[in-house]
Amino acid sequence: MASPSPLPTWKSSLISLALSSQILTFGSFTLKSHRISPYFVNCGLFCRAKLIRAISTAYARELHAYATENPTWTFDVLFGPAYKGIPLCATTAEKLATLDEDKWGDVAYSFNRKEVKDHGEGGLMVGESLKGKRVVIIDDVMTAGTAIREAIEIIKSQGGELVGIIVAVDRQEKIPSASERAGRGDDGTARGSTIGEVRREFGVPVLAVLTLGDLIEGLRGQGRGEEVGRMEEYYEKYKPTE
Ligand SMILES: O=P(O)(O)OC[C@H]1O[C@H](OP(=O)(O)OP(=O)(O)O)[C@H](O)[C@@H]1O
Ligand SMILES: O=C(O)c1cc(=O)[nH]c(=O)[nH]1
Repeated sequence: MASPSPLPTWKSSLISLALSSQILTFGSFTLKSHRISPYFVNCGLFCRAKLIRAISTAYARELHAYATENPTWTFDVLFGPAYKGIPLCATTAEKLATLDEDKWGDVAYSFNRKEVKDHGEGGLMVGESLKGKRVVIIDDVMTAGTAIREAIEIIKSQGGELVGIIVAVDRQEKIPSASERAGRGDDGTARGSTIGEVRREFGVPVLAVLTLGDLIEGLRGQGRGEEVGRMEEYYEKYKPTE
């Protein structure tokens, strides 16, 4: 993979934090898409005060920067799909208010349950209603885009309008082929990226705090040549055409 421009210090620091807390790990992992990956990003482990502060600050900064560059773009609700999106939407909403209270002080958050609750207040959703609201999805990782598509369906079913997506890591993989979806593995054909496809299909910005390219660059800077080699091999197998 070609080296992107030099990594900003805040990205190198975030990658170091992810490594030291085993959020970024190496081995053999079966993904939601059934692809077998030599690396894994477990955002469930941003579970200490300084870690959740670091990642929520990074999401908030990216959203704020995009909104500043695109002044007509704004949103009402951060929607965090269950499960890993749940702490992310709550903590990032708080960081947005800290960054600019006038602009973001009324941003709300919301998340779904994986199983519909049948007592008490009942239902699928927790937090702000999505009806008639401009909604940004905040999630951990995008690989084949299945989780994001499920989240988009929930927003639609709740009467919300999707206006953007942000993830912590874009794994820069190609969209799954029909044979992969049918459980027969990748057919090796050239295809576009998941993130590009989602952007095109839904016509919204798709932001990522870090990409696979950033992870590789950060690891290279730390002399982790062996891991970089395995990640590049995996990238060659699933790299998108664009
Ligand atoms: O782009 P995709 O190929 O869909 O894969 C990525 C998603 O899959 C996992 O979520 P999962 O649905 O397992 O939920 P979790 O938050 O409960 O771990 C992971 O946390 C990502 O959100
Ligand atoms: O594709 C996935 O399922 C996936 C990849 C990854 O790096 N982290 C994660 O939580 N899920």
